[in-house]
Amino acid sequence: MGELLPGLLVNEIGGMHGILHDHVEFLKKHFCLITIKEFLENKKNMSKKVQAVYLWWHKPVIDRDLLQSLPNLKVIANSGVGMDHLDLKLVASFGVKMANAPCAVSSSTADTGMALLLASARRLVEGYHVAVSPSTEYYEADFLGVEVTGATLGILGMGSIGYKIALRAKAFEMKILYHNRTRRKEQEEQAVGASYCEKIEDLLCQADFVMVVVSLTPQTHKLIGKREMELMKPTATLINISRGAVVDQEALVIALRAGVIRAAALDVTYPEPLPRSPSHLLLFLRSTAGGLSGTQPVGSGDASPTAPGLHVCVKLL
Ligand SMILES: O=CC(=O)O
Repeated sequence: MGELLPGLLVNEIGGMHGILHDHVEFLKKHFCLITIKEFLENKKNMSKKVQAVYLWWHKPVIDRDLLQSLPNLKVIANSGVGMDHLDLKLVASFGVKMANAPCAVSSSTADTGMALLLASARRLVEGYHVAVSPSTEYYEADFLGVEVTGATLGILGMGSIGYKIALRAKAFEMKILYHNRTRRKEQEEQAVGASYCEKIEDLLCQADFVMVVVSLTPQTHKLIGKREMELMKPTATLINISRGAVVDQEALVIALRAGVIRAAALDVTYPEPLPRSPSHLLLFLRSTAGGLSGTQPVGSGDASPTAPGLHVCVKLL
């Protein structure tokens, strides 16, 4: 029976990079599921069957070779919202349609943004590492953090995730500014108490927390660079929950080291995940900020636990 259904190419079923079993049950009612392994082992028989591809965590990788080997492909469905990992022009040139799931992760991403904001403000990750460190020498350190109540949050990108962040921030009694390509309706602004900044610069220089939520496009690539960080308050925290490449990472490292801004809390980096090398600049900052690795890179003179740094760096998989 499954053989008569249209073929759906998936990365794998279960496992680290495989689609969840709940999704499999649903998909099996409508498609004959073909894993990339089965496809590659039996390309000749499988290629004509595949009419759709289901992307889970950006996999399988869509390139010219794959598209050429799927003559009956009609649609590629991305299980997330961002499609920056795809060459949309290439896909369209094969007459294949693209679909994504715009609001599927809005609430969880907004929660992650707030979690990073709060963790950085209250220095939770540093405090945790100090608390579990066998060395007690940091216990005297100042872990006061900064106050969130009454602070100004600047949201860059007021789509569905940005708006959900505003809803959450309102409950924390924050003052909310936002910048977006198109201004939200007055009622929507009023519902969350958000004020529109036509210019990004106006938002950057007023915000105590800058939350980056824009999608990655050629226009937003390195949107936040040296100039933008210099516009921010020295007490401000940068939070990035969009894509790593929206923030110029080299400029960020320099800004953090020089105290141009207070801290950064990142859900996204490039590359991702970061190489597990203590010499990587972002990990260096993390080690100076909280003693995560417990060792300082040779020659570092700024090993204060209160040094501005990367307060939180997580990649949620
Ligand atoms: O990052 C998450 C998504 O693009 O859905």
